Amino acid sequence: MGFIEKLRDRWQASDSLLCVGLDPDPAKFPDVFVDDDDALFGFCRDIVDATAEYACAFKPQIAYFAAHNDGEAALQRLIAHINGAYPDIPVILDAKRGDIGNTAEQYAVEAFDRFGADAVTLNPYMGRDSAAPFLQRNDRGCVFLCHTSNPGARDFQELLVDGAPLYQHVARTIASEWNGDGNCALVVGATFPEELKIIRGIVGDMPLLIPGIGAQGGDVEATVRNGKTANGTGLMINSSRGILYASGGAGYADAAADAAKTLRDEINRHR
Ligand SMILES: O=c1ccn([C@@H]2O[C@H](COP(=O)(O)O)[C@@H](O)[C@H]2O)c(=O)[nH]1
Repeated sequence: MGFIEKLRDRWQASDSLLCVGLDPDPAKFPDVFVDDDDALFGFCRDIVDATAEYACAFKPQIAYFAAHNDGEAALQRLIAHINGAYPDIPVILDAKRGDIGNTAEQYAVEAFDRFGADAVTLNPYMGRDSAAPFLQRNDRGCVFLCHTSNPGARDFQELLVDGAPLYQHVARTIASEWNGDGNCALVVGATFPEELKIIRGIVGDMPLLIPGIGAQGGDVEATVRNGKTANGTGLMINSSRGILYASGGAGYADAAADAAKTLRDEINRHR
């Protein structure tokens, strides 16, 4: 089963558009992990187990693992844990890859074969040949940056090209030319709800990964209103810090579950 099909099934089965972001920062871990050599894995496993029932997807961000010795091994084990314990929940590796073709081939092997992710985030800036090694893996998902959530998204992504902002060209080209195998999705920040509405109008039912809720200030109602498809799905609305660090104390897993359920329910109220 391909990524998009798995995601559609999970939207229905879980009645959730919530993507739980896994950005483990040891400086924010509860005291129970002090002096724990396996803290990255242990903390994330506990969060995954506590939030799985509320999640349509998990999104580990590779930098939070690669920054540490043995961190990539922890990421590999974490994704293996998700794939084993929750095989119906897609894993999106947030790595924002993009390079010349032969290097991109190695990044595709890294994301899909080494780490076992269902999908990976990609930077489309280097063009079609840099995306080809990922697009060819048509059972896996390619989640391209379109309009990101950070303030600097305006620097390049909104520059006018032939009368239209660059991000609109990205959306249109990926939807009409790169999505031949139906395995593409886009990243659109919740902090830009008007642009989200325009992008939804360009790409039809293509899934959108939406970071920027919670810590970055994005609005849930505007995100759902402007981003949902006709059947009330189409979105993977990510929250990382808002769930991971809902409590810094011993009850961190229960607090994460509560935060995930609360956000899942808030999203559903606006579908
Ligand atoms: O435009 C983008 C693309 C990716 N991200 C990533 O999403 C999460 C957001 O974390 P929060 O704690 O919920 O703010 C993080 O992994 C980013 O690297 C993004 O924020 N914006």
